Amino acid sequence: MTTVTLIGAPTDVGASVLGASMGPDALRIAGIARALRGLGLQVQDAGNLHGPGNPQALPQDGFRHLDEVVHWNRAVFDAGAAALARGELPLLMGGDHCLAIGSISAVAAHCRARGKRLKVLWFDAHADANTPETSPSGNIHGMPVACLLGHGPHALSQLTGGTALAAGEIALIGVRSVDPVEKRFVAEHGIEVYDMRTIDELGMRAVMQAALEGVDGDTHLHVSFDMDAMDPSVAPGVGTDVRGGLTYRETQLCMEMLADCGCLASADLVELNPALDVRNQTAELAVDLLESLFGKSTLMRPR
Ligand SMILES: NC(=[NH2+])NCCC[C@H](N)C(=O)O
Ligand SMILES: [Mn+2]
Ligand SMILES: [Mn+2]
Repeated sequence: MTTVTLIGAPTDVGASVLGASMGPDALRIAGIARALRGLGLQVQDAGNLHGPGNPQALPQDGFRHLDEVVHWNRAVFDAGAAALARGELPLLMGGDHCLAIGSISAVAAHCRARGKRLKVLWFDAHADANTPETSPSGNIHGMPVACLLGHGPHALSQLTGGTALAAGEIALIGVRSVDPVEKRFVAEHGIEVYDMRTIDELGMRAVMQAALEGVDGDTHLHVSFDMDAMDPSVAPGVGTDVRGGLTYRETQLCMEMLADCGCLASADLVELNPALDVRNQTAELAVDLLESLFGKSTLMRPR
């Protein structure tokens, strides 16, 4: 049986809105471990990683808090790599989305060493594909996709001594806020993007079928879920909300289709901001979605 290892990374150093640092505890209070155990999974909570606080500094050379972001990502990388090496399924509880540089770099290194195919599904309102040259904010949580593809500060884009991902290994889903130069980055790299218009036009089922094409038993599937992918009316507890997001039903369908494919091997749940939440509802929603991702279904379904 798979052991799910919960890794808390209580930091918001990659963001300018404070509060995502409280994400791991909000997920614990919403009963994340109990919910997953209820599905028959083995769950261990590895506790919280440690790292520097948020200096709330102004951008320098196009980014803010690079040293702190590198420190946190090294810790996330080490914890993720150790869990994968033990044959566990690491579930990163963020924290802001800059932490996916560490978690996905660990996954990529793990896959390279084993000759495994890798697919990352990145659920987000944003493309997170800025570089220090193009970022309007200097916030590194707007840069992880570019870093993972080898662009951006060396300490992050080469966290493990090489580029983590090839453009064909990632697909973005739920996107609706892309900065002008990010648009060019996404187009030039030929990144697979299912923006909200595509989801409106094709429907979520067709979008997920396309995103999962070629994902099979030999594929390591990583889900990086930014809570702001969802519509702020159902998920208010996020720092960079954008209207017109995924509905509750659309997101449930995604999670159920991901569970059906049976390839999930690691995940991030990031950008949950309890300081902006209403009675912990966004954390409870996250736990609800994670249950579906890990196989909860309404009926017994033939496989
Ligand atoms: N992970 C996130 N919530 N990212 C928001 C990024 C917003 C904007 N594109 C920026 O670069 O600042
Ligand atoms: Mn994001
Ligand atoms: Mn986002």
